[in-house]
Amino acid sequence: MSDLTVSPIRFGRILLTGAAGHLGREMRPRLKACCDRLRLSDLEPMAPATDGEEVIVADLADRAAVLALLEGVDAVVHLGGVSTEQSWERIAAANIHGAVNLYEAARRHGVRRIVFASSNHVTGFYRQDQVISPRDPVRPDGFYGLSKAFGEDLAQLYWDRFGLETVSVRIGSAFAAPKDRRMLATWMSFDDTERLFMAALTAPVVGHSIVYGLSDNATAWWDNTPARHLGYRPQDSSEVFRAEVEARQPVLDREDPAVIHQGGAFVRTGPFFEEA
Ligand SMILES: NC(=O)c1ccc[n+]([C@@H]2O[C@H](COP(=O)([O-])OP(=O)(O)OC[C@H]3O[C@@H](n4cnc5c(N)ncnc54)[C@H](O)[C@@H]3O)[C@@H](O)[C@H]2O)c1
Ligand SMILES: O=C(O)[C@H]1O[C@@H](O)[C@H](O)[C@@H](O)[C@@H]1O
Repeated sequence: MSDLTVSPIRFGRILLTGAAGHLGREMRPRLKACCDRLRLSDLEPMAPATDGEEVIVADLADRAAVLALLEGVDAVVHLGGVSTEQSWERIAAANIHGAVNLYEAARRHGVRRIVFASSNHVTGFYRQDQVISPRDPVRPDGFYGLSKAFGEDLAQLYWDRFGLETVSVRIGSAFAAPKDRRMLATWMSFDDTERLFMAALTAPVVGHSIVYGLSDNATAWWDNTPARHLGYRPQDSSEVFRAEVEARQPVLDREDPAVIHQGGAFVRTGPFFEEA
């Protein structure tokens, strides 16, 4: 765990959605260290609440449940939702209707700020020989990326109309280690993820800011200059994994759309629909 967990900055109640998920389980103890009460929510069961925690099972698609979930919350780290290319119906329920339910409940309860787990798949159809910034137009690589682009537009609407602040974090690949050559560029360590979430929660003025979530990797496709005001300074780099990753994947098929585009295999996955 990084030094940031002993930051003197403290919150009242933070809501962490997607708490049963891969990143939610990693972030749970780290967020716990910076707030008085941490409310954890997911569709799936979570580890029982410890001191200072509240655990609430809720479906983001259930408007009434989400309205109750946001009561008494100061800030949200919104990780909940479908996190891969799945059927349009599943994506729409969690990432479209669920996002609207979350933002509307947050507005009604006077929540100040949301850190939204967006995704690099919002711009997955840019090529790997392009360096882009959060100001470039979106180019989603599937329904999943499209749903995250919707989430970002929703955040912009709730900032413009209601003054509810959001930092949309277009997370690259937040895993313990990069799994393939692509992730040498997209990887973000868990410690850097914590640093970025803390920067997003504590920067004094954010409006609706968009930032890419990556470590200080030698190879990078994303220029975060427009998000410098957040003060995020990654400390880790995928470079330490390069030799091992390249040895595991020595040959790349440069005709493969997944090798050409930033979104990797997502650019040729789906579209999926539920059977009638
Ligand atoms: N891990 C990454 O590299 C990465 C990269 C880009 C974006 N993200 C985003 O970050 C977030 C967390 O990612 P993760 O890797 O932990 O994904 P994950 O799939 O492990 O976790 C997502 C959680 O959301 C929950 N969820 C799904 N539908 C729900 C619903 N209708 N109501 C309530 N909860 C629901 C799931 O049960 C799951 O526990 C996701 O929003 C994902 O899109 C992650
Ligand atoms: O692009 C990536 O590596 C990651 O993108 C995220 O949006 C997905 O949730 C995750 O499953 C992918 O591994």
